[in-house]
Amino acid sequence: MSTESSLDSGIQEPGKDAQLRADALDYHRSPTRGKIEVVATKPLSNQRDLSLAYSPGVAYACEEIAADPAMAAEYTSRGNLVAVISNGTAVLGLGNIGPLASKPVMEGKGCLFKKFAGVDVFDLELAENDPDKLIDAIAMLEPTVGGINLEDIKAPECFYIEKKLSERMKIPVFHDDQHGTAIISSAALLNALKVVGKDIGSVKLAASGAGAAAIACLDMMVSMGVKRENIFVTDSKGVIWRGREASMEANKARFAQETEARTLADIVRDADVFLGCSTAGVLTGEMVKTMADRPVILALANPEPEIRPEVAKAARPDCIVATGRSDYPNQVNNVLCFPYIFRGALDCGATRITEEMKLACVSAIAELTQAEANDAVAAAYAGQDLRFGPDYIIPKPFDPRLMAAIAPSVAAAAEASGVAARPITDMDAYRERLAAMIYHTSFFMRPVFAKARAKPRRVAYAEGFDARVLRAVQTVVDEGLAQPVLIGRGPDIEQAIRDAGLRMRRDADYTLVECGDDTTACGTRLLASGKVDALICGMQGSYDSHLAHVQRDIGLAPGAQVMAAMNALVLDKGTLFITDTYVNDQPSAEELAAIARMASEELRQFGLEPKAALLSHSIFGSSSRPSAQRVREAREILAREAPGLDVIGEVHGDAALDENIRAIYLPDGQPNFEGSANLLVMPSLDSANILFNVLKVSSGKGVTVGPILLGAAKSVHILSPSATVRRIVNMTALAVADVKDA
Ligand SMILES: NC(=O)C1=CN([C@@H]2O[C@H](COP(=O)(O)OP(=O)(O)OC[C@H]3O[C@@H](n4cnc5c(N)ncnc54)[C@H](OP(=O)(O)O)[C@@H]3O)[C@@H](O)[C@H]2O)C=CC1
Ligand SMILES: CC(=O)C(=O)O
Ligand SMILES: [Mg+2]
Repeated sequence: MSTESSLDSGIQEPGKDAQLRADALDYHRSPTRGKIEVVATKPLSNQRDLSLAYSPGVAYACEEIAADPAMAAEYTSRGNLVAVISNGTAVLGLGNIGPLASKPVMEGKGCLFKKFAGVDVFDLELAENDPDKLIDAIAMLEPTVGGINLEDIKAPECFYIEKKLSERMKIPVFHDDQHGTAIISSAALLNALKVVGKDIGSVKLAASGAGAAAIACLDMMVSMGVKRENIFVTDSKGVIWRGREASMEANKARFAQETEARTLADIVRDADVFLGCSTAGVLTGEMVKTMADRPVILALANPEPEIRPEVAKAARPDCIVATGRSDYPNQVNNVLCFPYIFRGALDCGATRITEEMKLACVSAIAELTQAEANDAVAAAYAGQDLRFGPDYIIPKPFDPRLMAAIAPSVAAAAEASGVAARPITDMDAYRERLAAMIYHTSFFMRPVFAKARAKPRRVAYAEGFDARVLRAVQTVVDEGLAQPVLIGRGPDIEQAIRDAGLRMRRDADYTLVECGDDTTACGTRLLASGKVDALICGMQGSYDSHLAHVQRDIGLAPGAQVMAAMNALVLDKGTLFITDTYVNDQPSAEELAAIARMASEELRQFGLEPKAALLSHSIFGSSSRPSAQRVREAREILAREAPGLDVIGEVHGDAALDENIRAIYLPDGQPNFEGSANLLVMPSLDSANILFNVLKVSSGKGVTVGPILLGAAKSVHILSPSATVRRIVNMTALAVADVKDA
């Protein structure tokens, strides 16, 4: 079967999947090719840096490691570096598509390691099918990395390869498809059985697949209490029964049953649990109908499960279904495990992954699902019912608590099982460090999206004919973020939708408002009259021309002194908000204070606690020039009028971001906060706009959001002609989140 036909085999909504395919290819191709890059973490800009980083300075680091190998964790990045290795023999459910074609998956695993747990990855796709040669090649990497994550290597070779490598290497070796899947599916099973009130010791389990994932899942489920005699397994040849001769290697033989059953339909009858780690569509609705009461179906094949949830539910409304996919409830996928088990293992210098560490992972994941959703999670998934139950037997992949829940448990279990070379001495401090790490990176837009999804509003797009706007609106429709209203000439918009190959339909998915010329004026009138709740404009023409309409038709919010613009940049070290990037030339002290207050309020939309810095060429009174005095005065106003706000000033840019630099200048009694500022209030329009654009380009890949218009009476944002589709989607979500109920 070709890759394409295997992918197509389960497609149920051709239009949607064709769009997803186009979007996925575009995601992989642009703006840069692939999904990862290597970034230097140290400055290397002058002769001195060169002599530290390279010869002669580097030799000192080499000597230290030669004298004590443990020093490699101090002087190199090895301690945070994992090799994701595949030979491409069992890539997702696509089969043996080879190492080169497996690379997008391995790069993807690298992204997840980095984004979810801050772990660096080299993805290594090796053209080698001989297990012993593969073992030799991988074992040679021990000086390079702190851990080995084997991926998509087919059974039965994978069992031998992992065993031999674990014996040979003094770093954690983990076959993700085996143990990651086993951990997460065991946690899901424990929780699902709790929901349906069944005893693990008496359930009948029918499995489809007897490869890497299935065998490891079954082994772990046996260790959790499922009785071996209650487990029935099929592979591509049918039921694994005692006496069968074909394809009966040891790992399968362990699960062979004395039985007359020969097909999946035979073993599924009366089963309480179905475990699928095989291939698309093998479980039918008819089979599900024959299962026991309240059956639990873990259909984990990727990208297309053994059965789609809607088919299973139609057959048996009382079932609990989980798949490996992110577009259904109950995503049972090893992404919930591998980033965090390695985080814990690397942080304590584990020399291998023990059974205790795996079981600690299972408990942490199972318990986290049952814990009350805290504010951060509720905000991240607003509108979704996150109460433990049939549609929530496993945490969501974007649950920001995962790392702090799993990694410390893994590290503690590593220490208890005697494999932690560098045990964690202060667990509370470790948990806090992990939590801080996670809130800096991937979770930036989630609270905003969740809020938008919970209450999608009518958002008008002044440039309803622009191809980028239309692509963004398609995503907005698909993700249920807003009810779009497109402004422009109807025939032009409809032609542009056809040209872009989009699926959205007039009146069903979007409303059209006919407008010939000044579409922003039309938009602001719609907004002022309450016919829409929010407006996005600015894709064409100057910022000021759009602002003039907003100022005339919408005006200031009650209590606001000025309008101002803010841009956000999500950088590796955290998110920075910069203001005022577009509106006020030289804000007065009162205006600066007002801008700082409005901007701080807006940061809370992102679930962030604002830490504002009023920036200047002066630091804590070092200059008496008028511009420094103006900024100092703004801080005094804030101290009087908003005493609860964390604000420092006036400060240099470096001191705003680095508390050590700040400490050098800090006079006694000067208000201060810990760590880095996340809101930079700039003294002038030029400085704000220049700083933002320079950072945006020099950081290369930072996500940017904005310009966010502050101070208007209604929710309106004026974008710039360089806005990307992604920015428009983000700004739509923010515009919806910003709508205030009358
Ligand atoms: N959700 C998740 O987190 C994960 C999901 N998976 C998914 O699990 C599946 C298997 O992966 P993996 O174990 O690594 O791959 P393997 O190649 O090691 O195993 C595949 C297994 O599926 C069996 N199989 C193939 N076709 C059928 C069929 N028609 N009926 C019954 N069994 C069949 C094979 O049988 P035979 O032994 O006879 O060849 C083999 O036992 C993939 O779809 C993968 O995407 C994997 C890891 C994680
Ligand atoms: C999720 C995963 O690792 C797989 O499907 O192979
Ligand atoms: Mg895999």
